[in-house]
Amino acid sequence: MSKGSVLRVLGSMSGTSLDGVDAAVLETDGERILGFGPSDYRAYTSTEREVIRAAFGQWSGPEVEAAADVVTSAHIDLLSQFEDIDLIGFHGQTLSHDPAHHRTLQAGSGERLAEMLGCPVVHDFRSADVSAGGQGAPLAPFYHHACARWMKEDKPVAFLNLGGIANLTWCDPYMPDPSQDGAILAFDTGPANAPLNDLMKTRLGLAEDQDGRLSAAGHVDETIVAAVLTDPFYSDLPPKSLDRLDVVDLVDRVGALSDADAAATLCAVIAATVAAGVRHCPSRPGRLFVTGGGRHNPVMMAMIAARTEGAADPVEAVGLNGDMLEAQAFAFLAARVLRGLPTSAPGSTGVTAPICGGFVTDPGKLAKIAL
Ligand SMILES: Nc1ncnc2c1ncn2[C@@H]1O[C@H](COP(=O)(O)OP(=O)(O)OP(=O)(O)O)[C@@H](O)[C@H]1O
Ligand SMILES: CC(=O)N[C@H]1[C@@H]2OC[C@@H](O2)[C@@H](O)[C@@H]1O[C@H](C)C(=O)O
Repeated sequence: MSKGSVLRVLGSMSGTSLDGVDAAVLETDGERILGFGPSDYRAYTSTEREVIRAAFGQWSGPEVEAAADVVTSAHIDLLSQFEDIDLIGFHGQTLSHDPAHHRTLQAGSGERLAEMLGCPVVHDFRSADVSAGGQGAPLAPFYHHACARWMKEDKPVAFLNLGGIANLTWCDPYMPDPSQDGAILAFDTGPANAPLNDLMKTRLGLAEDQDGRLSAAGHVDETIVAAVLTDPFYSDLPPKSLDRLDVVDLVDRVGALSDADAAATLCAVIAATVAAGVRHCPSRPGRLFVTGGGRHNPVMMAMIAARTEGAADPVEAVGLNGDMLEAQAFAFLAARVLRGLPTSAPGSTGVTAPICGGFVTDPGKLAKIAL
């Protein structure tokens, strides 16, 4: 792909909260956002969800293979609905993440997708970064930087993703290249919805604390919040990233509390760890734009605003789609991979030098998009 060519890229993301697959079209040259296209979502069935969940924390074997099949099939279902696509960016589903041992596993077959959909697919975005000593996550920050430039922000801003895990990107839109030193600082701040969903599931058999209704009725146990914050992860300087399994024990920390108090306390833990993350930023971000499902939880949003002593606005406030931002991010990164541009840098994953991650599987169509 030559500099300046605009592609219609379909990005897809299957996130840690295991609700389903998001897919969105982005028009991009890998440096700029040039247009937004259609998007769609396919929920996992409860059976599919359990097959994937059974493989969490594993690296190989029959459960991993079964999970990969479910992930690939769900993506084929969803992605085959889109038309006029030049390229697909396929994140897959993270099953295990252990950057300290240079390994991370995103289940799903980019090769099968390319073959079934007859379209070039970029996949396995994280392995090259962890092999080179990076955290392999978060990877959306380069797209957050492009969003800040698209928004024509003139001061550093921050993006907070409240998915299963929370990640924060501080970025300076004045610097044109996201891989430049000082353009970005990004890292996982700690838990987001994952422990709250686990609490709702084990205590009440529900998928989530819808609209924060249970949390709103509870009281925060500040002793527990303070105790969680003593975990060195929160004071450690970035870069840092988390595995889904790193936050499961938080449900035990609130085990003695009533349902409502436990939910409220978990929301406060999320907000306090986000606030600890904001304190790691090079400068106080002018604005904090929130993406991911947690922005729909008014209790979580209010606690974040209170504990960061600032405003936390959903990204919709600036015309972005907070349900599809991660899918768009992997569309953006796929275009960067085709151009050989970096997808991570010391400021985003701690990798020693900017690196282009991701593999391209081409069923014979790439020649058509002016490489
Ligand atoms: N109306 C709502 N009220 C409360 N919580 C909500 C609401 N809508 C979504 N959520 C929360 O958001 C979660 C989904 O968020 P999202 O889709 O951003 O996660 P993900 O992409 O799977 O995660 P990650 O970014 O960690 O990979 C749900 O599991 C739920 O906990
Ligand atoms: C290893 C992995 O899949 N990490 C996810 C997870 O979900 C949120 C947070 O933890 C983030 O680090 C990352 O996802 C987003 C899309 C990212 O890479 O930017």
